[in-house]
Amino acid sequence: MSKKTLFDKIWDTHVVKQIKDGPSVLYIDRHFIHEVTSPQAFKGLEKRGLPVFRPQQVVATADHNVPTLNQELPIKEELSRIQVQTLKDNCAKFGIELYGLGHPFQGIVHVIGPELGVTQPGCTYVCGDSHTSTHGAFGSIAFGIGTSEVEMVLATQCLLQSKPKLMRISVDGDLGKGVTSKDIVLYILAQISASGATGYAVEFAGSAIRALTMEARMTICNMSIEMGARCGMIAPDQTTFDYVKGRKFAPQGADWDKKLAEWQQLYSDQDSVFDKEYHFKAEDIEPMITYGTNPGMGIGVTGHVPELSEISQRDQPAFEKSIQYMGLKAGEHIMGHPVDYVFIGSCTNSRIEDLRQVAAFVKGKQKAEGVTCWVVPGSKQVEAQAKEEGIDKILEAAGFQLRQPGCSACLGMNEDKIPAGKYCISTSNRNFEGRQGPNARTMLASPLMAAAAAVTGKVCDVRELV
Ligand SMILES: CC(C)[C@H](C(=O)O)[C@@H](O)C(=O)O
Ligand code: SF4
Repeated sequence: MSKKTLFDKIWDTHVVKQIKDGPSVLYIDRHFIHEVTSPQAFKGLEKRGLPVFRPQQVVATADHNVPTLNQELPIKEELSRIQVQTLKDNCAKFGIELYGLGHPFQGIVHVIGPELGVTQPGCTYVCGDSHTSTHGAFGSIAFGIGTSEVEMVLATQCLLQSKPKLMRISVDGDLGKGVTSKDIVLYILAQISASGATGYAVEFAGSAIRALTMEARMTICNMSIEMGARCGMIAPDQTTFDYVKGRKFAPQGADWDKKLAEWQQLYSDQDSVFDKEYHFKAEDIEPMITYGTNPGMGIGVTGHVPELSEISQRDQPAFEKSIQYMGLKAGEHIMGHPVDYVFIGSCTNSRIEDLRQVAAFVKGKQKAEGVTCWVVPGSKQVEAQAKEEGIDKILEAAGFQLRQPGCSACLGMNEDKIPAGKYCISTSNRNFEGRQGPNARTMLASPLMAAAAAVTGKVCDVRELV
């Protein structure tokens, strides 16, 4: 029998039809939708008089435009209000269950799928959202699609897709104290660049990846899109099965046993071939921070912004523009740089483990004066859990503000924006110009590094504080 990769195994069981010399018709198990990329798709269906083919396989939530304070009140911003209302109307019209504002399951689409047990190994997931790659942490094929494709999936539960090339990135060894999965992914990005995996489906493997919890694995797959990857994935194992078991939409009883037996076959066969492979050592990874305006522009916290001479001539103009935007100089050390805002949230790092880690770190400490600290849970369930565990009290005592769930300052589609010129250490996944607000300056880091910056008021090495 020929050797198959994890990707091949899932892909092959979902191809409905292979078009000669063209793409495949791929079956989609679950389709996530949110308010930003679904309105045009529904409009398209209406225009053609088509129903949603399998409404029970669509999961809807409102996340990008929702306020994170006073969610029970009508949304003030007109555009946001219209977006959220349109999603509500479309879901009602087309028979789709909506976890909208006020619903106990509402939250960032990539946080709620896993926590509800909708996300499972061996399945295909799409959403009109690039960070759909998050769900690949369960050993599934999950990727973002455009609005016209959202329409296609709503109408047919299928999608035309060409099979991507395959890459494996292995990280072996043990992570040091204060180094987390966010640092792993920022490190990989710094090594291979923000375009290093363009066009590939990436499987993350190796002992350092296998040692991670599910939530930590999600952080890595979440950012695989930032390397240009079509999707990211990790083979399911006992950690995965334990996480899924017992969740609301997880299989139960005999169904569970049957599924588990299938899931246990989901790994890349020994000697299966990848188009490209990378190997990294966990011991080489420091707590990371970005200095530029793409997620590949990251350095270890003890490092410095590259010198111009370290940058290829071709990339120098973009590099200079980028550090100018950030108000940094070539060769400058990043440690000690003042910070104005700390944002702990987004589909990269807003799950309960992230909040627990932050709370454990800040307990008994105080945020530095002049720093604004927002903690935005990824979902209502994370928020409820945080309150149950007293995390809210710990954060409030330290001067942090625990807000309500949503994408928030990750992209500032609601009121949560970082003012122009200000520095924000953010646990999100993108540091593009203007991402967190016009002329805001974003430095990406782990929740621990963000919390450390909050209490010291500057970029610091969290390893000295844990
Ligand atoms: C709004 C949405 C289309 C977008 C995406 O696709 O990623 C957003 O979630 C983001 O993170 O920039
Ligand atoms: S939290 Fe940020 S990255 Fe994630 S879906 Fe929302 S806007 Fe996109």
